[in-house]
Amino acid sequence: MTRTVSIAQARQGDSHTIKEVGIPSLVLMERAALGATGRLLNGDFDLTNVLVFAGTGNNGGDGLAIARMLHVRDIKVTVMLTGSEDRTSTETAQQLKSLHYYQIPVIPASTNLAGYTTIVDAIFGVGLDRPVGGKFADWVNAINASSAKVFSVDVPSGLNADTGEPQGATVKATATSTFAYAKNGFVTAQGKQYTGELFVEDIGVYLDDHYEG
Ligand SMILES: NC(=O)C1=CN([C@@H]2O[C@H](COP(=O)(O)OP(=O)(O)OC[C@H]3O[C@@H](n4cnc5c(N)ncnc54)[C@H](O)[C@@H]3O)[C@@H](O)[C@H]2O)[C@@H](O)CC1
Ligand SMILES: [K+]
Repeated sequence: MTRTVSIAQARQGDSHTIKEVGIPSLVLMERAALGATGRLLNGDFDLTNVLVFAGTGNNGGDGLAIARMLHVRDIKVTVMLTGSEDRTSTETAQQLKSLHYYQIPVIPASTNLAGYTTIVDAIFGVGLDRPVGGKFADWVNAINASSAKVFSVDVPSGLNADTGEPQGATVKATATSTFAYAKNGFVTAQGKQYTGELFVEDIGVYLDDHYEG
């Protein structure tokens, strides 16, 4: 059976790998994005006109890296960002720099999603800490109402990854690429309705890798 972990364990695994093993955060992000991009390229997604809907935290950073990886394969990709560019996490700011190098369009988040064939949901991952409301709920509802297929990054935005319960408006994905381990909330009957098909990407984070010298 697939091993599942809590949000706290997922965060501890990332932090241990970065701080103690010494793999930089951006390397983990690159691996995460490579894994997810592979699923998009090899899955049943129409990649004619892709939208990456990105938050300002590291889940958004994963989404931006996916946008770059699609762009270099000549796939048309647009990024919508939920906040201002100068209020992003350190890693996400670095991803934005790379997007600007490639002149990938970055526009403010909106509910006008007409014309996109696939939407990559990179708004919230395991950092979700309150119910999704206000303009975020409007965006999530627009994503769910769109005719595009939806691919979630790490966690369908709005889903409580511990319990599998929606926290306010929650993205319903066709497929989700989650990183390192599946989360406890993904194997409940309710959680499965939000993740869609679930892929687990090996990003080089391993719990229980403490070796006695
Ligand atoms: N270096 C790492 O630690 C790695 C992190 N990764 C990615 O990073 C994610 C976690 O990143 P973060 O910790 O930055 O968290 P997230 O990117 O999940 O979200 C955090 C941001 O969302 C805001 N927020 C939370 N709930 C909200 C709500 N209901 N309404 C409005 N804003 C809300 C928080 O204030 C914070 O600004 C993972 O899910 C994964 O996708 C991966 O890149 C793998 C490595
Ligand atoms: K997400």
